[in-house]
Amino acid sequence: MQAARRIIIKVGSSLVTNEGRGVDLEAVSRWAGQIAGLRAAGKDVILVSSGAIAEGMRRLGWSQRPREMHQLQAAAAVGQMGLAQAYETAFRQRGMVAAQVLLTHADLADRQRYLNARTTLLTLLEQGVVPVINENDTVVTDEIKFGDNDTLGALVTNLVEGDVLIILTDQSGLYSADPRKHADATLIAQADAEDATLQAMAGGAGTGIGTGGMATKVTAARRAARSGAHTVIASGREPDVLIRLAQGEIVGTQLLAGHAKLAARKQWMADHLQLRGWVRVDDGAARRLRAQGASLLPVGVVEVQGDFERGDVIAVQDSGGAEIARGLSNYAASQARRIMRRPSSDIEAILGFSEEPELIHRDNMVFL
Ligand SMILES: Nc1ncnc2c1ncn2[C@@H]1O[C@H](COP(=O)(O)OP(=O)(O)O)[C@@H](O)[C@H]1O
Ligand SMILES: N[C@@H](CCC(=O)OP(=O)(O)O)C(=O)O
Repeated sequence: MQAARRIIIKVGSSLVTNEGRGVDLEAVSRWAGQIAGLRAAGKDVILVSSGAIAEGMRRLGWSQRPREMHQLQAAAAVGQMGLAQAYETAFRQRGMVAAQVLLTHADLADRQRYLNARTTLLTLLEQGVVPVINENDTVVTDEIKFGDNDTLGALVTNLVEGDVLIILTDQSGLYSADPRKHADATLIAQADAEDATLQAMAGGAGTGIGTGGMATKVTAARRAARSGAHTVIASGREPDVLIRLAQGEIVGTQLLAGHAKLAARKQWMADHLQLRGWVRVDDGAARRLRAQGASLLPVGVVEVQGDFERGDVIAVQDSGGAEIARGLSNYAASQARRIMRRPSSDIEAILGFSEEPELIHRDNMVFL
Protein backbone atom coordinates (compact mmCIF):
# COMPACT_ATOMS: atom_id res chain seq x y z
CA MET A 1 0.00 0.00 0.00
CA GLN A 2 2.78 2.43 0.85
CA ALA A 3 4.25 2.00 -2.62
CA ALA A 4 0.88 2.30 -4.39
CA ARG A 5 0.78 5.29 -6.70
CA ARG A 6 -2.69 4.91 -8.16
CA ILE A 7 -5.56 3.91 -5.92
CA ILE A 8 -9.18 3.14 -6.81
CA ILE A 9 -11.61 3.44 -3.90
CA LYS A 10 -15.10 1.95 -4.10
CA VAL A 11 -17.74 2.91 -1.55
CA GLY A 12 -20.97 0.90 -1.28
CA SER A 13 -24.59 2.06 -1.14
CA SER A 14 -25.29 1.27 2.49
CA LEU A 15 -22.25 3.29 3.57
CA VAL A 16 -22.88 6.25 1.29
CA THR A 17 -26.56 6.52 2.15
CA ASN A 18 -26.41 5.62 5.82
CA GLU A 19 -28.35 2.38 5.27
CA GLY A 20 -30.75 4.13 2.91
CA ARG A 21 -31.52 7.12 5.14
CA GLY A 22 -30.01 9.56 2.63
CA VAL A 23 -26.53 10.60 1.52
CA ASP A 24 -24.34 10.57 4.63
CA LEU A 25 -22.74 13.98 4.23
CA GLU A 26 -20.43 13.50 7.19
CA ALA A 27 -19.10 10.24 5.80
CA VAL A 28 -18.60 11.79 2.35
CA SER A 29 -16.78 14.70 3.96
CA ARG A 30 -14.52 12.33 5.93
CA TRP A 31 -13.58 10.38 2.81
CA ALA A 32 -12.95 13.61 0.88
CA GLY A 33 -10.62 14.75 3.67
CA GLN A 34 -8.71 11.48 3.55
CA ILE A 35 -8.54 11.56 -0.25
CA ALA A 36 -7.12 15.10 -0.02
CA GLY A 37 -4.42 13.61 2.23
CA LEU A 38 -3.66 10.86 -0.30
CA ARG A 39 -3.41 13.38 -3.13
CA ALA A 40 -1.10 15.55 -1.06
CA ALA A 41 1.09 12.47 -0.62
CA GLY A 42 1.35 12.28 -4.43
CA LYS A 43 -1.13 9.48 -5.06
CA ASP A 44 -3.68 9.38 -7.89
CA VAL A 45 -7.16 8.61 -6.58
CA ILE A 46 -10.32 7.54 -8.39
CA LEU A 47 -13.53 7.10 -6.45
CA VAL A 48 -16.25 4.66 -7.52
CA SER A 49 -19.39 5.51 -5.59
CA SER A 50 -22.68 3.63 -5.38
CA GLY A 51 -25.76 5.04 -3.71
CA ALA A 52 -27.73 6.62 -6.55
CA ILE A 53 -30.60 4.15 -6.36
CA ALA A 54 -30.76 4.24 -2.56
CA GLU A 55 -30.71 8.06 -2.50
CA GLY A 56 -33.24 8.24 -5.35
CA MET A 57 -35.60 5.92 -3.48
CA ARG A 58 -35.42 8.19 -0.46
CA ARG A 59 -36.10 11.30 -2.53
CA LEU A 60 -39.05 9.61 -4.23
CA GLY A 61 -40.42 8.35 -0.92
CA TRP A 62 -40.07 4.67 -1.85
CA SER A 63 -39.46 2.45 1.15
CA GLN A 64 -38.83 -0.74 -0.80
CA ARG A 65 -36.32 -1.34 -3.57
CA PRO A 66 -38.38 -1.80 -6.77
CA ARG A 67 -37.83 -4.87 -8.90
CA GLU A 68 -38.63 -3.25 -12.24
CA MET A 69 -35.56 -2.13 -14.14
CA HIS A 70 -37.13 1.15 -15.33
CA GLN A 71 -38.02 2.11 -11.76
CA LEU A 72 -34.50 1.39 -10.57
CA GLN A 73 -33.18 3.47 -13.45
CA ALA A 74 -35.51 6.34 -12.61
CA ALA A 75 -34.48 6.22 -8.96
CA ALA A 76 -30.81 6.25 -9.97
CA ALA A 77 -31.35 9.32 -12.17
CA VAL A 78 -32.89 11.17 -9.23
CA GLY A 79 -30.33 9.98 -6.69
CA GLN A 80 -27.25 10.64 -8.82
CA MET A 81 -27.99 14.37 -8.44
CA GLY A 82 -27.68 14.02 -4.69
CA LEU A 83 -24.46 12.03 -4.93
CA ALA A 84 -22.83 14.49 -7.32
CA GLN A 85 -23.86 17.41 -5.16
CA ALA A 86 -22.45 15.79 -2.01
CA TYR A 87 -19.07 14.97 -3.58
CA GLU A 88 -18.81 18.31 -5.35
CA THR A 89 -19.37 20.16 -2.08
CA ALA A 90 -17.08 17.96 0.00
CA PHE A 91 -14.15 18.19 -2.41
CA ARG A 92 -14.62 21.89 -3.08
CA GLN A 93 -14.48 22.61 0.65
CA ARG A 94 -10.98 21.13 0.57
CA GLY A 95 -9.93 23.12 -2.47
CA MET A 96 -10.21 20.09 -4.77
CA VAL A 97 -12.01 19.59 -8.06
CA ALA A 98 -14.18 16.52 -8.67
CA ALA A 99 -15.54 15.13 -11.96
CA GLN A 100 -18.55 12.92 -12.59
CA VAL A 101 -18.01 9.92 -14.89
CA LEU A 102 -20.87 7.54 -15.67
CA LEU A 103 -19.89 4.30 -17.41
CA THR A 104 -21.52 1.15 -18.72
CA HIS A 105 -20.11 -2.26 -19.44
CA ALA A 106 -20.49 -1.59 -23.15
CA ASP A 107 -18.21 1.42 -22.80
CA LEU A 108 -15.35 -0.77 -21.66
CA ALA A 109 -16.04 -3.65 -24.05
CA ASP A 110 -15.78 -1.32 -27.07
CA ARG A 111 -12.11 -0.61 -27.81
CA GLN A 112 -12.65 2.94 -28.95
CA ARG A 113 -14.74 3.91 -25.96
CA TYR A 114 -12.31 2.02 -23.73
CA LEU A 115 -9.48 4.20 -25.00
CA ASN A 116 -11.57 7.34 -24.65
CA ALA A 117 -12.56 6.50 -21.08
CA ARG A 118 -8.94 5.72 -20.25
CA THR A 119 -7.60 8.92 -21.78
CA THR A 120 -10.24 11.03 -20.05
CA LEU A 121 -9.56 9.49 -16.65
CA LEU A 122 -5.80 9.85 -17.01
CA THR A 123 -6.22 13.47 -18.11
CA LEU A 124 -8.39 14.19 -15.08
CA LEU A 125 -5.74 12.64 -12.80
CA GLU A 126 -3.01 14.68 -14.45
CA GLN A 127 -5.06 17.78 -13.69
CA GLY A 128 -5.32 16.83 -10.03
CA VAL A 129 -9.05 16.16 -10.33
CA VAL A 130 -10.77 13.34 -8.42
CA PRO A 131 -13.00 11.36 -10.82
CA VAL A 132 -16.17 10.08 -9.12
CA ILE A 133 -17.52 7.14 -11.10
CA ASN A 134 -20.84 5.32 -11.06
CA GLU A 135 -22.62 3.04 -13.43
CA ASN A 136 -24.70 4.91 -16.00
CA ASP A 137 -27.91 3.38 -14.68
CA THR A 138 -30.18 5.39 -16.98
CA VAL A 139 -29.10 3.58 -20.13
CA VAL A 140 -28.11 0.10 -19.02
CA THR A 141 -30.30 -2.92 -19.57
CA ASP A 142 -30.21 -6.26 -17.80
CA GLU A 143 -27.70 -7.81 -20.16
CA ILE A 144 -25.11 -5.09 -20.08
CA LYS A 145 -25.50 -3.97 -16.49
CA PHE A 146 -22.36 -4.18 -14.36
CA GLY A 147 -24.84 -5.37 -11.77
CA ASP A 148 -22.71 -4.11 -8.97
CA ASN A 149 -20.16 -1.43 -8.51
CA ASP A 150 -17.57 -3.87 -7.15
CA THR A 151 -17.21 -5.14 -10.74
CA LEU A 152 -17.08 -1.56 -12.00
CA GLY A 153 -14.31 -0.81 -9.49
CA ALA A 154 -12.29 -3.77 -10.78
CA LEU A 155 -12.79 -2.82 -14.43
CA VAL A 156 -11.72 0.76 -13.72
CA THR A 157 -8.66 -0.60 -11.89
CA ASN A 158 -7.77 -2.61 -15.02
CA LEU A 159 -8.54 0.37 -17.24
CA VAL A 160 -6.15 2.81 -15.56
CA GLU A 161 -3.70 0.18 -14.29
CA GLY A 162 -4.37 0.96 -10.65
CA ASP A 163 -2.02 -0.45 -8.05
CA VAL A 164 -4.64 -1.03 -5.38
CA LEU A 165 -8.43 -1.34 -5.28
CA ILE A 166 -9.89 -0.42 -1.88
CA ILE A 167 -13.47 -1.59 -1.38
CA LEU A 168 -15.08 0.17 1.57
CA THR A 169 -18.18 -1.52 2.92
CA ASP A 170 -20.27 -1.87 6.08
CA GLN A 171 -18.26 -4.81 7.49
CA SER A 172 -14.65 -4.83 8.69
CA GLY A 173 -13.62 -7.01 5.77
CA LEU A 174 -14.16 -10.50 4.42
CA TYR A 175 -15.12 -12.97 7.14
CA SER A 176 -15.02 -16.75 7.02
CA ALA A 177 -18.85 -16.52 6.66
CA ASP A 178 -21.47 -13.74 6.60
CA PRO A 179 -21.09 -12.21 10.10
CA ARG A 180 -24.76 -11.17 10.08
CA LYS A 181 -25.69 -14.83 10.08
CA HIS A 182 -22.71 -16.46 11.78
CA ALA A 183 -21.66 -14.82 15.03
CA ASP A 184 -18.52 -16.96 15.19
CA ALA A 185 -17.21 -15.89 11.75
CA THR A 186 -13.59 -14.68 11.80
CA LEU A 187 -11.96 -11.90 9.77
CA ILE A 188 -9.64 -13.02 6.96
CA ALA A 189 -6.60 -10.73 7.26
CA GLN A 190 -4.83 -11.77 4.07
CA ALA A 191 -5.31 -14.20 1.20
CA ASP A 192 -4.34 -14.75 -2.42
CA ALA A 193 -6.89 -12.90 -4.56
CA GLU A 194 -7.21 -15.96 -6.78
CA ASP A 195 -7.77 -18.42 -3.92
CA ALA A 196 -10.85 -20.38 -5.00
CA THR A 197 -11.96 -21.09 -1.43
CA LEU A 198 -12.79 -17.40 -0.83
CA GLN A 199 -15.90 -17.57 -2.95
CA ALA A 200 -17.48 -20.15 -0.66
CA MET A 201 -17.04 -17.82 2.34
CA ALA A 202 -18.62 -14.86 0.61
CA GLY A 203 -22.38 -14.52 0.76
CA GLY A 204 -24.88 -12.11 -0.79
CA ALA A 205 -25.80 -8.58 0.30
CA GLY A 206 -26.53 -8.14 3.98
CA THR A 207 -29.11 -5.36 3.71
CA GLY A 208 -31.80 -4.39 1.21
CA ILE A 209 -29.60 -1.45 0.21
CA GLY A 210 -26.44 -3.01 -1.22
CA THR A 211 -26.58 -5.45 -4.12
CA GLY A 212 -23.48 -7.58 -4.48
CA GLY A 213 -22.52 -8.69 -0.99
CA MET A 214 -19.06 -10.15 -0.50
CA ALA A 215 -19.38 -12.49 -3.48
CA THR A 216 -18.96 -9.65 -5.99
CA LYS A 217 -16.11 -8.17 -3.91
CA VAL A 218 -14.16 -11.42 -4.05
CA THR A 219 -14.76 -11.64 -7.81
CA ALA A 220 -13.68 -8.00 -8.17
CA ALA A 221 -10.44 -8.76 -6.32
CA ARG A 222 -9.77 -11.63 -8.71
CA ARG A 223 -10.37 -9.37 -11.71
CA ALA A 224 -8.17 -6.63 -10.30
CA ALA A 225 -5.42 -9.18 -9.67
CA ARG A 226 -5.41 -10.03 -13.37
CA SER A 227 -3.87 -6.65 -14.06
CA GLY A 228 -1.57 -6.89 -11.08
CA ALA A 229 -3.58 -4.84 -8.56
CA HIS A 230 -4.06 -5.84 -4.92
CA THR A 231 -7.46 -5.40 -3.25
CA VAL A 232 -8.31 -4.30 0.28
CA ILE A 233 -11.81 -4.81 1.71
CA ALA A 234 -12.33 -2.67 4.81
CA SER A 235 -14.95 -0.80 6.77
CA GLY A 236 -15.75 2.70 5.52
CA ARG A 237 -16.63 3.62 9.12
CA GLU A 238 -13.16 2.87 10.44
CA PRO A 239 -11.58 6.24 11.42
CA ASP A 240 -8.97 7.45 8.89
CA VAL A 241 -9.10 4.09 7.14
CA LEU A 242 -7.68 5.37 3.84
CA ILE A 243 -4.82 7.27 5.44
CA ARG A 244 -3.93 4.37 7.69
CA LEU A 245 -3.95 1.95 4.78
CA ALA A 246 -1.75 4.28 2.75
CA GLN A 247 0.70 4.41 5.64
CA GLY A 248 1.00 0.66 5.53
CA GLU A 249 -1.26 -0.29 8.43
CA ILE A 250 -3.09 -3.59 8.00
CA VAL A 251 -6.81 -2.83 8.13
CA GLY A 252 -9.53 -5.23 6.98
CA THR A 253 -8.80 -7.94 4.42
CA GLN A 254 -5.96 -7.85 1.89
CA LEU A 255 -6.43 -9.93 -1.25
CA LEU A 256 -3.08 -10.03 -2.98
CA ALA A 257 -2.35 -10.23 -6.70
CA GLY A 258 0.04 -12.94 -7.78
CA HIS A 259 0.75 -11.56 -11.25
CA ALA A 260 3.26 -8.91 -12.07
CA LYS A 261 1.56 -5.94 -13.71
CA LEU A 262 3.09 -6.35 -17.13
CA ALA A 263 2.54 -10.08 -17.40
CA ALA A 264 -1.14 -9.64 -16.62
CA ARG A 265 -1.52 -6.89 -19.17
CA LYS A 266 0.23 -8.89 -21.86
CA GLN A 267 -2.02 -11.79 -21.12
CA TRP A 268 -5.07 -9.57 -21.40
CA MET A 269 -3.98 -8.22 -24.78
CA ALA A 270 -3.06 -11.63 -26.09
CA ASP A 271 -6.21 -13.37 -24.86
CA HIS A 272 -8.98 -10.94 -25.54
CA LEU A 273 -8.35 -8.95 -28.62
CA GLN A 274 -8.66 -9.60 -32.30
CA LEU A 275 -6.17 -8.34 -34.82
CA ARG A 276 -7.73 -5.85 -37.24
CA GLY A 277 -4.72 -4.82 -39.30
CA TRP A 278 -0.99 -4.15 -39.18
CA VAL A 279 1.57 -1.46 -39.82
CA ARG A 280 5.13 -1.85 -41.08
CA VAL A 281 7.77 0.36 -39.47
CA ASP A 282 11.22 1.53 -40.58
CA ASP A 283 14.42 0.17 -39.04
CA GLY A 284 14.88 3.11 -36.66
CA ALA A 285 11.39 2.69 -35.21
CA ALA A 286 11.81 -1.09 -35.00
CA ARG A 287 15.03 -0.62 -33.03
CA ARG A 288 13.45 1.83 -30.58
CA LEU A 289 10.46 -0.42 -30.04
CA ARG A 290 12.63 -3.49 -29.47
CA ALA A 291 15.28 -1.83 -27.32
CA GLN A 292 13.28 0.66 -25.27
CA GLY A 293 9.67 -0.43 -25.51
CA ALA A 294 8.98 3.05 -26.89
CA SER A 295 5.64 4.31 -28.20
CA LEU A 296 5.12 4.05 -31.95
CA LEU A 297 4.98 7.46 -33.65
CA PRO A 298 3.46 7.89 -37.12
CA VAL A 299 6.83 9.11 -38.44
CA GLY A 300 8.27 5.59 -38.16
CA VAL A 301 5.42 3.92 -40.06
CA VAL A 302 5.94 3.11 -43.76
CA GLU A 303 2.90 0.99 -44.60
CA VAL A 304 -0.63 0.48 -43.22
CA GLN A 305 -2.72 -2.62 -43.97
CA GLY A 306 -6.26 -3.55 -42.96
CA ASP A 307 -9.36 -1.59 -42.15
CA PHE A 308 -9.14 -0.83 -38.45
CA GLU A 309 -10.83 1.81 -36.34
CA ARG A 310 -9.41 3.86 -33.50
CA GLY A 311 -9.12 1.49 -30.55
CA ASP A 312 -8.70 -1.69 -32.58
CA VAL A 313 -5.74 -3.95 -32.00
CA ILE A 314 -3.13 -3.95 -34.75
CA ALA A 315 0.22 -5.65 -35.21
CA VAL A 316 3.52 -3.84 -35.73
CA GLN A 317 5.95 -5.48 -38.17
CA ASP A 318 9.57 -4.72 -38.99
CA SER A 319 10.80 -4.25 -42.57
CA GLY A 320 11.27 -8.02 -42.90
CA GLY A 321 7.64 -8.71 -41.91
CA ALA A 322 8.44 -10.04 -38.41
CA GLU A 323 5.92 -9.04 -35.74
CA ILE A 324 7.45 -6.82 -33.06
CA ALA A 325 4.41 -5.81 -31.05
CA ARG A 326 0.65 -5.54 -30.88
CA GLY A 327 -1.32 -2.65 -29.53
CA LEU A 328 -4.38 -0.42 -29.60
CA SER A 329 -4.27 2.10 -32.43
CA ASN A 330 -5.08 5.72 -31.61
CA TYR A 331 -6.07 6.35 -35.23
CA ALA A 332 -8.22 4.57 -37.84
CA ALA A 333 -6.44 2.91 -40.80
CA SER A 334 -7.48 5.64 -43.24
CA GLN A 335 -6.09 8.30 -40.90
CA ALA A 336 -2.93 6.29 -40.20
CA ARG A 337 -2.23 6.16 -43.95
CA ARG A 338 -2.38 9.94 -44.12
CA ILE A 339 -0.13 10.63 -41.14
CA MET A 340 2.47 7.88 -41.67
CA ARG A 341 6.04 9.08 -42.28
CA ARG A 342 5.05 12.46 -40.87
CA PRO A 343 6.08 14.11 -37.58
CA SER A 344 3.37 14.17 -34.90
CA SER A 345 3.36 17.96 -34.96
CA ASP A 346 1.82 17.70 -38.47
CA ILE A 347 -1.12 15.50 -37.40
CA GLU A 348 -3.49 18.35 -36.68
CA ALA A 349 -2.77 20.07 -39.99
CA ILE A 350 -3.29 16.82 -41.92
CA LEU A 351 -6.38 15.43 -40.18
CA GLY A 352 -7.92 18.62 -38.82
CA PHE A 353 -7.63 17.25 -35.28
CA SER A 354 -5.10 15.47 -33.12
CA GLU A 355 -6.01 12.63 -30.74
CA GLU A 356 -2.54 11.75 -29.47
CA PRO A 357 1.01 12.21 -30.81
CA GLU A 358 1.52 8.41 -30.86
CA LEU A 359 -0.04 5.93 -33.28
CA ILE A 360 0.23 3.36 -30.47
CA HIS A 361 1.09 4.43 -26.95
CA ARG A 362 3.59 2.18 -25.14
CA ASP A 363 1.05 1.59 -22.32
CA ASN A 364 -1.32 0.08 -24.87
CA MET A 365 1.29 -2.13 -26.53
CA VAL A 366 2.47 -5.68 -25.95
CA PHE A 367 6.02 -6.35 -27.12
CA LEU A 368 6.58 -9.82 -28.51
N1 LIG B 1 -18.11 -13.63 4.24
C1 LIG B 1 -18.64 -12.43 4.45
N2 LIG B 1 -17.93 -11.49 5.14
C2 LIG B 1 -18.42 -10.24 5.34
N3 LIG B 1 -19.63 -9.85 4.89
C3 LIG B 1 -20.39 -10.74 4.19
C4 LIG B 1 -19.92 -12.06 3.94
N4 LIG B 1 -20.86 -12.69 3.20
C5 LIG B 1 -21.87 -11.82 3.00
N5 LIG B 1 -21.62 -10.64 3.58
C6 LIG B 1 -22.53 -9.50 3.58
O1 LIG B 1 -22.11 -8.57 2.60
C7 LIG B 1 -22.54 -7.27 3.01
C8 LIG B 1 -21.79 -6.20 2.25
O2 LIG B 1 -22.21 -6.20 0.88
P1 LIG B 1 -23.25 -5.17 0.30
O3 LIG B 1 -24.44 -5.11 1.20
O4 LIG B 1 -23.45 -5.44 -1.13
O5 LIG B 1 -22.45 -3.82 0.57
P2 LIG B 1 -21.93 -2.64 -0.35
O6 LIG B 1 -23.09 -1.71 -0.47
O7 LIG B 1 -20.82 -2.09 0.47
O8 LIG B 1 -21.47 -3.21 -1.66
C9 LIG B 1 -22.31 -7.28 4.49
O9 LIG B 1 -23.14 -6.38 5.17
C10 LIG B 1 -22.55 -8.73 4.89
O10 LIG B 1 -23.80 -8.94 5.49
N1 LIG C 1 -25.24 2.29 -9.70
C1 LIG C 1 -25.89 1.77 -8.52
C2 LIG C 1 -24.92 0.84 -7.86
C3 LIG C 1 -25.58 -0.22 -7.07
C4 LIG C 1 -24.53 -1.08 -6.38
O1 LIG C 1 -23.74 -1.79 -6.99
O2 LIG C 1 -24.48 -0.96 -5.07
P1 LIG C 1 -23.41 -1.60 -4.06
O3 LIG C 1 -23.57 -3.09 -4.06
O4 LIG C 1 -23.79 -0.98 -2.79
O5 LIG C 1 -22.07 -1.17 -4.49
C5 LIG C 1 -26.26 2.91 -7.58
O6 LIG C 1 -25.57 3.92 -7.55
O7 LIG C 1 -27.24 2.79 -6.86
